[in-house]
Amino acid sequence: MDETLEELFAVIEDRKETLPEDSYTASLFTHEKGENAVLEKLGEETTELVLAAKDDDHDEVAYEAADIVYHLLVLLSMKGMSLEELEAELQARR
Ligand SMILES: N=c1c2ncn([C@@H]3O[C@H](COP(=O)(O)OP(=O)(O)OP(=O)(O)O)[C@@H](O)[C@H]3O)c2ncn1[C@@H]1O[C@H](COP(=O)(O)O)[C@@H](O)[C@H]1O
Repeated sequence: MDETLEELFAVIEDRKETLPEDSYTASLFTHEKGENAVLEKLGEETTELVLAAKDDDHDEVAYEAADIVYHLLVLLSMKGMSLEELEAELQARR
């Protein structure tokens, strides 16, 4: 899981740097309201996650959780944060 997150974060950082035209991630970094779009997505997906959990729909919970994790990592990158900062906070709680 750690490795998957690291790889995904590295891809996000790469898209931020190289801004390929066909990249959804790059579009979030180049769009004027990119940060608002990410925050809106996180809000929507959280609601969808809650509904999926209420339905006990495991596939849908996994799908919405993955959407949230992806957009959360994009947000960290937008804020110029590293994955280590999130890891340090989680470690501090152990
Ligand atoms: N994990 C993701 C990821 N999750 C979601 N999305 C995109 O986020 C957008 C919004 O997702 P939603 O599921 O909310 O969109 P939706 O289809 O309207 O669904 P609902 O709102 O109806 O649930 C869609 O365009 C998805 O393709 C993602 N886009 C990219 N990634 C990762 O980022 C990598 C780089 O992607 P590009 O930047 O596109 O090259 C990919 O290889 C993936 O690993």
